[in-house]
Amino acid sequence: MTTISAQSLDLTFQTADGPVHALRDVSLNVAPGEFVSFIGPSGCGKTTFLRCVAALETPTGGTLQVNGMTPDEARRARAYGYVFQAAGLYPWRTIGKNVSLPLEIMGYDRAERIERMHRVLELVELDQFANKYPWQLSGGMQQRASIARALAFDADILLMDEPFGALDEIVRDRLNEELLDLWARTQKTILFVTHSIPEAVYLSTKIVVMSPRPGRITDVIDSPLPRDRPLDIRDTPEFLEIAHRVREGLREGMEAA
Ligand SMILES: Nc1ncnc2c1ncn2[C@@H]1O[C@H](COP(=O)(O)OP(=O)(O)OP(=O)(O)O)[C@@H](O)[C@H]1O
Repeated sequence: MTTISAQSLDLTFQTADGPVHALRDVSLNVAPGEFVSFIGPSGCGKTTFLRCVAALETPTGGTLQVNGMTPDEARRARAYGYVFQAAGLYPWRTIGKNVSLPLEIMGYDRAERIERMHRVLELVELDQFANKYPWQLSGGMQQRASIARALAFDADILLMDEPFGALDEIVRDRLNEELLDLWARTQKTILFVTHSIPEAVYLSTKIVVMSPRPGRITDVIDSPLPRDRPLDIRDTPEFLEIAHRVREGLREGMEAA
C-alpha cells in the first residue's frame, strides 16, 4: 500500500508570458506513516507538488494517486489536512471556533464538533486557549492552532507548506520537536515543504531534494536516523552526513540548471 504514488508527473502552467514548466518527470512513492520533506530553491515546484496531491492543480502529464484514489476522489474522501505558511486564522473567531470551522462546513453536529475540537487542541497543547482569540496567542501558538485545524477531521495525510518558515529559530526548534511527537502519536503521513536543511533532516524519514525550474527530483534520501529524535541528534556525525548530502544535492541541482 502506498499513500502517495507519483509517476512521471509533469505540470506546465499556461501563462500570458508563455508556458511555465513547474514540474518535470517527478516520480515518488510515499508509504503510510512516513514523514517526507521537500527541499529545493524557490520556485522549484514544492508547493505545486503539494497542490497536485490536494487536487488544487491538475498535472499535465503522468499519474498521481493518493490513498489509491485520484487526487480529486481523495479530496472528496477528506484524505488530507493542509497547513500553510501563514496560520490564516479568522481574527473574529476564537481558537476553538477556528479549529471547528472545517467541521462546521462539513456538516458535523455540534456535539461532535466540540468533542473533536478539544481533542485536537489537546494534541497541540492548546486546550486552555479554546476561548481566546488569535491575536491573544504568539505566532508559534497560532501555527499550532492551524495544525489542530488541519487535524480536526482526522485525515491520515497532513500537507504542510513551510508551516514554521516565519518563526524565529527557538520557537521553530520547539515546534519541530512537538511535530515529531504529534506524528509519533497520530501516525499520520506528513508531506512537509521547507527551505531549511536542518529542519528537513531533523524531521524526515525521507528527504526529497529538488532542482530549480523545471522542478525535478535530484535525490531521495531515506534517513537512517531513529524515529525517536532528541534535538541534540543534530550534532551527531550521522545527522551531519545527511545534511551534507542534501547540501550537495541542492548544489548539483543548481549547477545542472
Ligand atoms: N498558478 C500558476 N500559474 C503560473 N505559474 C505558476 C502558478 N503556480 C506556480 N507557478 C510557477 O511555478 C513554479 C513553481 O512554483 P512553486 O510555488 O511550486 O515553487 P516552490 O518551490 O514552492 O517555491 P517557494 O519555495 O518560493 O515557495 C514557479 O515558477 C511559479 O512561478
